[in-house]
Amino acid sequence: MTKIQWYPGHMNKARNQLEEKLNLIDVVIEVLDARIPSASRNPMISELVGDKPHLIILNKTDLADPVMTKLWQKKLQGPRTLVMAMDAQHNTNMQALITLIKKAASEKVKKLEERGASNPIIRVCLVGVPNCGKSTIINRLVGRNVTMTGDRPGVTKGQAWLKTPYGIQILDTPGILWPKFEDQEVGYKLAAFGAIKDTIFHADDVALFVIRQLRQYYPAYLAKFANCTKDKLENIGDTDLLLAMTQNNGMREDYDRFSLFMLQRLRKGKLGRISLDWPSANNEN
Ligand SMILES: Nc1nc2c(ncn2[C@@H]2O[C@H](COP(=O)(O)OP(=O)(O)OP(=O)(O)O)[C@@H](O)[C@H]2O)c(=O)[nH]1
Repeated sequence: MTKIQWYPGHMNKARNQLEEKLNLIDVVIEVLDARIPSASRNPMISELVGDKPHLIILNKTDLADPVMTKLWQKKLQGPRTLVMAMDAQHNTNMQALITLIKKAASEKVKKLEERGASNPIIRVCLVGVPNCGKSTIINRLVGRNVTMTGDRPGVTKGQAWLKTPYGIQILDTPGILWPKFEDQEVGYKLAAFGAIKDTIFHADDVALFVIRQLRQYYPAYLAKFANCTKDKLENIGDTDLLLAMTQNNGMREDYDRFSLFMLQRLRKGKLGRISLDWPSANNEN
């Protein structure tokens, strides 16, 4: 398998900018892709957040395995960390999100009110890997499209304070990603769900990774997508299966093209509600 190496300069810059602005922020909102909550976490996030109130959003729950999402919700909850699951695309749970932001900031708000401030502004920032839904959530909170959204990594590039009607202001930051993937599996999971640009990985490598994962955890979904029986699935190797699916879909031997097609279907939830990270016994927080 080829190694996915990714080192875009603006990601590093984003991390430094965030570090600089952190003292202006009351609540750090970390957006995770609910299908890969572990792979979509930045390993430096706990360090960055320090003892600031921290809110984790498991986003894209409409596409994730609901059982896994429940387990992750429980797992990520901590003394200073609130967790909520949402589907920003379809605008669910926005009121709950506002309530939770206010709850996370309540200590600071109380202090300011004791000093005489009325309705103090709560300042938040959203962080997360590309394509996890930050702009979509920001747009929902602000109530209009203030940032570009698109199903392609790295769309958010600027930085500004955005006002909402709820007494909350948002710092729009670009997604932060690992400067370098130490763990190849993390890279493949991010590539599978669109956090890494399609042009910097080999689609067939990622498709084969996905086939292996589905074979192990979601064999029925794989059999359905491959249009074959579970028995047949057990007797065919991964590469042969990829080739057979390519041919069955009229793409002859163009398995690169088919691989991209398969990844697009996976990302849209057309293979089923699939999560590829399992909460381990270790504390992820
Ligand atoms: N199905 C589904 N799609 C979502 C959800 N949230 C966002 N999306 C879609 O995911 C894609 C990426 O969303 P963005 O809001 O642009 O993600 P981002 O994190 O701001 O991306 P960058 O700008 O690349 O950092 C868009 O096509 C959104 O419509 C969700 O909860 N469910």
